[in-house]
This record gives sequence, C-alpha cells and structure tokens, in this order.
Amino acid sequence: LRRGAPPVAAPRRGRHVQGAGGPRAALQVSQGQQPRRQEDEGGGRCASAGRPRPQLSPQGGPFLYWFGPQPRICLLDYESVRQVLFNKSGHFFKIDAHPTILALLGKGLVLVEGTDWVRHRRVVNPAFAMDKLKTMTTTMVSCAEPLIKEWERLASSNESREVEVEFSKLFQDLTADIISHTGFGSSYKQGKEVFHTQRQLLALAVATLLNVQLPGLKYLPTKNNRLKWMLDKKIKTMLMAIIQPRLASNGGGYGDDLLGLMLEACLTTEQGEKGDELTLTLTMDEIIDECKTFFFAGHETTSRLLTWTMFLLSVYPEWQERLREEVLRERGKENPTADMLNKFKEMTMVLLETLRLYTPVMVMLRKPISDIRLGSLSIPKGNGIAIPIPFLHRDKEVWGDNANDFDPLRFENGITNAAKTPQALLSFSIGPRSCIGQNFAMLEAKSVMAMILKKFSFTLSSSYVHAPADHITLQPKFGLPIVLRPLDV
Ligand code: HEM
Repeated sequence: LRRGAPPVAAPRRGRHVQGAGGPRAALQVSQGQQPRRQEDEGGGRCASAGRPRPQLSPQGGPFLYWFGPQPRICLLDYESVRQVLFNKSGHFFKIDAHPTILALLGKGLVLVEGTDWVRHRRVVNPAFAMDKLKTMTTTMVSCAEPLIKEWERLASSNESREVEVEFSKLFQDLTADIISHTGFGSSYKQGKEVFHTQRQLLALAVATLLNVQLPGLKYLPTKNNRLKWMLDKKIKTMLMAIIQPRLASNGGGYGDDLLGLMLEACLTTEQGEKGDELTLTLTMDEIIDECKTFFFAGHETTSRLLTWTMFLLSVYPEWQERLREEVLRERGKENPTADMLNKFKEMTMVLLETLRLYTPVMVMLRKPISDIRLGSLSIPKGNGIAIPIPFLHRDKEVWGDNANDFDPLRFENGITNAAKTPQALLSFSIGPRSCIGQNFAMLEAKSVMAMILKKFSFTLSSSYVHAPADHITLQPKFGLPIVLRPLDV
C-alpha cells in the first residue's frame, strides 16, 4: 500500500472506441457495465465493487459510458462542470432517481426541482444556520463521549493496553446516533428505528442498483418491490408518529432540533376571513420526505468523511500528531465547543484534503431538459450527464503535479486558493444545489476527531485491506480496523 494512494481507474486504451454520440474527436466511449477488479496505484488490493466505474479518458475531456441501458456523458473539464452545476440557463435537472433511491430519500430537497426546490430550500435553510448548528455541537460531542470511555475501559483491561476497533461500521452507528439526536431531539429513539429501517432499504438499493429498470417493473409485486413497499410504509408510519405530536403541541414550540426548526420555518400565517390561520408550506408527505433526506444525506456521507480521515491520519502519523497538538493547544483535555472547532485550521485542512482524495459522493448526475451545447459538445435532451468527482479531484492541470498525494497544506490559504481553478473542490458540490448540510458535517467531523485525538494515538491494524468500494458512497470494502492506544498510558 502506498500511503494515501487513491482509488482511480486506470486508462485502458484497448477498450476505447471513438466517435459514438457527440463530436468525434472529443468523445471517448467506454463500456462501463461490468464490475471489475483492479490494482490501485500503489499495488495494494483495490476492489471495485458492485458498480461500474468510468474509465479515465487518455486525452481528458468528455467521454461516454453506459450505466444500465442509458448512455451518460462524463464531463472532465471544470468549465462545463461549472456551467452544469450553477445551471444559470435552467437547463439541467437531476436525473430520475432509481426507485429504491427514491424510496430512501423521498421527494426531499436532494431530488425536488424548480419552484418546489425553492419552497423546500427556504423551509430547510434556517435549520442549518450557524448559530443553530453551534448549539448542536454539544449533542455531537456527548454522542461520542460514551464510545471514548468504552475504548479506554477496553484498552485498560487488555495486557497490550491497546484496543482494536472497526471504524467504518462504528462511524455509521455514531453518525446515525448524532443525526437522531440533532434531528429529532427527545424523539431520538424512534428516530433511530427509522434509521435502521432506512439501512435495510439502502442494502436493497445497493443490491438492485444495476438491475435494468424495465418500464412498469416498479409497479409489479416482485419480492424486492414488496420488501421495498413494506419498508417504505414502515418509515412513513414511524415518522408520522414523531411529527404529528409536535404539530399538535402548537404554541408550545416545536423543538430546537432539525425537525423542530424545520416545522417552525414551515408555518406561515395566512390572512383568512376568520383572522390569522397557520398553514404549512410543505405538505405532511413533503415533511416526511425531508426527514428521510436528513437521515440518509446526513449520516452516511459524514461517516465516510470520518472513516477516511481516520485512515489517512493512521497512514500519516505526522499529521495525526499535528492535529493532536492543535486540539490540545486550543482546548486542553476539555470537550470541544463550536467556537473552538471553528478555530481548528489544520483540522479543516486535513478534512478538506480527505474530501478531495476520498470524496464520499462519487458522482453527480444531471440531464438537460432540452437539447443544449456545452462547450464543443452538443447534448441531446434527456441524455445523462455525469460529473465524476474523484477524476476531477485528481486533475494535475488543476491540482498540480502532486494531485495524487495527500497534502493538506494545499488548503492552507482556503479552498479558493487550493487549486488553479477556484471552487475546484466538488465534494459538497458548488452552486445553488450545493450541500445544505456542509457546515453541519464539518462541525460533526471536527467534534468527533477532536474527541478521539485528545485521548488516543492510533495506527492501521495489520488486518486492514485497502479496497475503497463505491456502495452509493465510497467506503472501505473490508472495513477500517484501527488500533487505539490511550495517550495517558
Ligand atoms: C461529508 C458529508 C457530506 C457530503 C460529502 C455531502 C455531499 C453532498 C453533495 C455532493 C450534494 C450535491 C448532490 C447533487 O447535486 O447531486 C449534497 C446535497 C445535499 N446534502 Fe449533503 N453532503 C454531506 C453531508 C450532509 C449533511 C450532514 C446533510 C444534512 C443533515 C446533507 C444534506 C444535503 C441536502 C439536503 C442536499 C440537497 C441540497 C439541494 O439540492 O438543495 N448533507 N450533499
């Protein structure tokens, strides 16, 4: 394993066919349908699981690949990517979601379009304001605290004074715990049940993502569809049971968790004949879909950011030590506060570099709603457009010759100055549809990392196998076993 060697697909010259679809000279075609194994750059084992990965075009520029029955144009130049993501022309919509993804997220903020998106974003925005997030930091820290105590206990009972922990699964549980508490406050236990059911749906999504979607198939009572409908109904019933009592407590406040803040922003006063009447700007179904979105978008991605940060800090002990010094300098052994976390400059640099090399969301998908020209490309209406984030994040022309190396110092002067193109970091996307939860995610990652760093030093377990796999988000296929050693020992 070369340290930090990122997972990218190597060019396979023999498989490229010129000239299908767009302009001949610029468009490469690759048949990305078969999942395949490959060596990573450093010779470590790198398994590409379950889903095809686009192949890197030797000359750069756009290329074409197939995902299921549909061709997709993969954009590799930043100018086209900016045009699509800023969408000033209003031509680019999100691609129709796979039915199981739709069941996972519902028609929440991630998937809605047009005036519906404006309405949803207006309601959800206030919940993610920095002053609200600051009060949630205490919750984030207190969710991590019992784990730290447990590891200390386990390490002290081991002769080696060390403890091995599998962090990939652990971070999933921890971020689910955090989103249950920050999202649903006192109803967090019911929230966690929603989370468990959503995980079952996610497993179904991963297993069926490559299935060809025949027209009408989603309505047939196949085994998978019946399971999906049952899980979907269960999630809806559980969320209604959380939301309805809140609405009924009208006047008593709706709570200072994400759900409460959203309900607050959702209520408008309508001037009716009988005086003021409170109505909701989102329907009950839409509120339910926003809750599903918080859950899925809010924990899966952040757990991946934490996982890969632990991985990189294990591989780069000098950076682990730098961050530990920063945490102890600012806060000593006390628990971190939001104001302190915002001062952690080196921690921010490491998290951004982790997002660049191991971006949790691998691809953003769009489709033009009418025929459109994008630079030298003519893209027919309805064709898929893919923005392959890992490829763009390793473009040497943009990130410099060390694009494949772990170098947090590139973010020393902020995101804008980290690359030759401003806004080159796409992990949270850019433009109006960029991630609404990015400050939440960064605060959460900093809280958890600060809690770990001030108590333990850590190294990769000898059982670790480097196999980043695209399971909707990027994760280590065989988990992330890490050996923790309490600092006081
Ligand atoms: C490291 C953590 C995270 C990463 C890498 C991430 C990444 C992204 C990306 C790439 C998008 C744009 C997707 C697209 O346009 O196709 C997005 C959108 C979104 N994210 Fe995140 N996200 C993270 C954390 C969160 C959290 C914590 C929440 C909520 C609690 C959240 C909620 C959302 C929502 C609601 C959208 C849709 C925004 C819109 O379309 O207006 N995300 N995220």
